[in-house]
Amino acid sequence: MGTGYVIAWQAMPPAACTVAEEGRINSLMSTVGKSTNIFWHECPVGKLERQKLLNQKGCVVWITGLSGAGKSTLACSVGRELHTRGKLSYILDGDNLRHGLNKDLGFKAEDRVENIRRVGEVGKLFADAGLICIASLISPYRRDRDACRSMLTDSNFIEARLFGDASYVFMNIPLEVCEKRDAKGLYKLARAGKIKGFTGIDDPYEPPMNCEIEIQQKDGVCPTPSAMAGQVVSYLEEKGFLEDQ
Ligand SMILES: Nc1ncnc2c1ncn2[C@@H]1O[C@H](COP(=O)(O)OS(=O)(=O)O)[C@@H](OP(=O)(O)O)[C@H]1O
Ligand SMILES: Nc1ncnc2c1ncn2[C@@H]1O[C@H](COP(=O)(O)OP(=O)(O)O)[C@@H](O)[C@H]1O
Repeated sequence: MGTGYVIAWQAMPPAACTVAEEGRINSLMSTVGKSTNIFWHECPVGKLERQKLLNQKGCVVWITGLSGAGKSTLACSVGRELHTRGKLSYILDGDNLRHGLNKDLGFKAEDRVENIRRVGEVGKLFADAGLICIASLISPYRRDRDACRSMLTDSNFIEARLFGDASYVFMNIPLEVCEKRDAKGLYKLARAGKIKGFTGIDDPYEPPMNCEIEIQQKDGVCPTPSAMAGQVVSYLEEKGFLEDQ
């Protein structure tokens, strides 16, 4: 109702507005970042109704870890398992998003910050749509992950951290494991100085201090992808994200 009013106001000269109407319009108007004179448009179908339709709760599962830690593998296994259970999910994979939405971003600190912010915002939209959004990015900086967490106002943000061997100081052992895997040959290039600012080599990774799920090696062996996915899906189940709404 409010928005219809605003559209009508925009179509007519301001002089046609009464003082009361103008006051009401001003109270609806905001400035967010560089966006001035903007209005929130309330839509008739809300998150709760969409969740009912889908029989699930929208949320974001955020997978963070070094390159080669197994983030994409876990995201895909979780996505498959959820699909099998009739739950709608969508994967936001860092590498994939850099082919489109984030192709204007590189790997400098400020670009990574913007990358995480954007994916956080997209994740928020997916969660609002009622989907189980699986974000899979290195997301190396704690501050950015925390910002994403607070962007999702309710408890719909689950941070899953992936690393190699829990018995080590976590930055080193995971790096070794990841570097040994070197599925894309990037560590080799980074060690040779052909890639600058590679996470874990000459760019920092700050492990989370408040993650809900931790996946780690046991006796030097990584859990299988389906065991890792099981851990995440069980958590979603426990927290009621897969329940009929
Ligand atoms: N300098 C540097 N550092 C880290 N990673 C690099 C770099 N250059 C390219 N790549 C490739 O980009 C993938 C990581 O993209 P993300 O968007 O997840 O990174 S970040 O969250 O913005 O840090 C990452 O994918 P994953 O291996 O799946 O993590 C790499 O394939
Ligand atoms: N649980 C696991 N056990 C053993 N190897 C794994 C596991 N998960 C992933 N891998 C392997 O590690 C490599 C990197 O996995 P990937 O999912 O691409 O990591 P990331 O997305 O973090 O870069 C791949 O070769 C993948 O097959």
